[in-house]
Amino acid sequence: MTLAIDVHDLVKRYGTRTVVDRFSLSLERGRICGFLGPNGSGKTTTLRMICGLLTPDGGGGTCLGYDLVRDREEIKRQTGYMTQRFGLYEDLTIRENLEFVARVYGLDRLKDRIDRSLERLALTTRQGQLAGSLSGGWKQRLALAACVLHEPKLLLLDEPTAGVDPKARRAFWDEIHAYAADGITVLVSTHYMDEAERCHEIAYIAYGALMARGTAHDIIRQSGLSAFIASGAGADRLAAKLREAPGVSAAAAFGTTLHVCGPDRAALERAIAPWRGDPGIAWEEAEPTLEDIFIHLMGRAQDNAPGG
Ligand SMILES: Nc1ncnc2c1ncn2[C@@H]1O[C@H](COP(=O)(O)OP(=O)(O)OP(=O)(O)O)[C@@H](O)[C@H]1O
Repeated sequence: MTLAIDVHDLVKRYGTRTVVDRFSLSLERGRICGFLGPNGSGKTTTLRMICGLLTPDGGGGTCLGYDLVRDREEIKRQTGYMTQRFGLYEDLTIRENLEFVARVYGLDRLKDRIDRSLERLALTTRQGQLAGSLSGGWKQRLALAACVLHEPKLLLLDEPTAGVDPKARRAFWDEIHAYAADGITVLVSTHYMDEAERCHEIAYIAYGALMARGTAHDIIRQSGLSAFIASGAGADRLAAKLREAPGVSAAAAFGTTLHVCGPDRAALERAIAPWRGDPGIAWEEAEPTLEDIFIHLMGRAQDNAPGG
């Protein structure tokens, strides 16, 4: 079995609203897949269907070789799911939280598992500290320690580093890579582009539908977007004007430079033409960034959405 996740045409409806719309994903074992998409696009709902917590209204497939609907209990046993909100007890210590989780799941080798998990996530020296007194980064490490106690083969992490500082996020991602190197598969939702770039591959979803899939390099190459960077006096101040111009899907200032992109190179060149002759501004063609592409896809999905 090389595919850890192999799901096809998953559908989830709430009332008359389809929040996940024929979503398919295959992911090989030991890979880290970043799951990106705007707020409310269906990432959490999809993660919950994959780990057997929610029953799809359509479609199906396998997770760790088990049938998504028929074998939900086995899938749950072998999957670690880290929810968006810190779900541990703030008035228990780190160790007590892990003991509690281990008992709830009826795990054996309790002391051994907890010691190993504490050590692996560098929590040993803090084990007596109350969870409520931890900083955001350490809380997330504790949450990760709790969700790997039962030695899962698949980790589903829902925005695990939201609001965490860059150093702690980097350390958290080093752990994710260490788990993947041990053969654990990771599907992780995030809104951070630097994290998307740390994934082996990416799946981008909008309005419940998969819009882009592949490595960051593939997604950039296949995007069909053109981009230009302008630098020089006042270049950054052109963003507001260019954003409204036909052919421009995104224009944003980065420091003193301006980054502009669009799906049609000729239309984009027409949009920037009025400022190309300005001797104080230098223009150069650039590769679109992942963020450019996701903003473009979001706009396209909005245009196609019901009532969009
Ligand atoms: N139990 C529910 N009942 C009704 N609607 C729901 C329910 N759960 C989720 N939704 C709706 O489904 C849509 C998808 O939500 P979901 O939480 O899966 O998105 P998301 O991509 O994880 O968002 P975010 O990035 O903000 O976490 C949203 O519009 C949400 O309001």
